[in-house]
Amino acid sequence: MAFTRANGIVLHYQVQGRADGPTLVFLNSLGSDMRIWQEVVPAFADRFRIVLYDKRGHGLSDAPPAPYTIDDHADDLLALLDHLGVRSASLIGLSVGGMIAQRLAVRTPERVEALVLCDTAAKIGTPEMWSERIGAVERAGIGSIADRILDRWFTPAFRETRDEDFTGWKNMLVRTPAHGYAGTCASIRDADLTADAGRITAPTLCVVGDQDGSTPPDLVRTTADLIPGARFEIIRDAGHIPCIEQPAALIDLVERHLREAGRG
Ligand SMILES: O=C(O)CC1=CCC(=O)O1
Repeated sequence: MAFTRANGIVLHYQVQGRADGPTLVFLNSLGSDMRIWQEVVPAFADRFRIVLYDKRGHGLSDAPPAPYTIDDHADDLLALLDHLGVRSASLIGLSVGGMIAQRLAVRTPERVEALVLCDTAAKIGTPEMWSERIGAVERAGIGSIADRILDRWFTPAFRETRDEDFTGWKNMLVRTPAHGYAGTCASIRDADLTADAGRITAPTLCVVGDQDGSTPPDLVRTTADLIPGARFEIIRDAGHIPCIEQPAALIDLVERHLREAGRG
């Protein structure tokens, strides 16, 4: 566990794994922090230098006043990579984390070796939907909409058979600072990376849970179709967060992708 100041805010990060290996960075989704990757990271720690971090507004990182932009998030990650002396890395981004990764891949292609875009798209939802969500969080807190969010995060089977895990991850969501959450909603609302997608040069894998209610398979496939050479895969029995629900299936796909991209 470590902290650094980047772009005027404190970011929480962790470096683990093989110090002289290629770097693999994990980026989280809206309402989640680095803990969501805990079942996935050990599979890569013997070969990669792993970087995990909490994006602004989440986890132990600072939550400056809303709103944020995707470029704010991308600037934070670039500053963290500079701080760590990482010239280039492979990025695994979930949902808004995948949007940040897409943006970085276009802004600084020389720093992105390979991309894994999990349950994400070039554009997620509509401005109206995000403004409505921001309003609800500002009025009544994340708890007021948590059940609807969790319905999209996890399959019914997960909820029914893993009650303690479900409750723990719900705690993570509702304990996210409201303005950090709302600020990140604004960054998603205001981002349309459709024009960027065709300019991504990093080898890209797009992957999605078959029951993802936030970024359904058809939406993710549409983004994959825009990215030159991108591969598209569906993980069975998973919602929006396969790294929690089906970590082994995600690990297999990521390992294969990094190997084929010459990074594993
Ligand atoms: O909270 C959701 O609905 C899922 C989600 C959309 C963007 C993101 O990062 O998470």
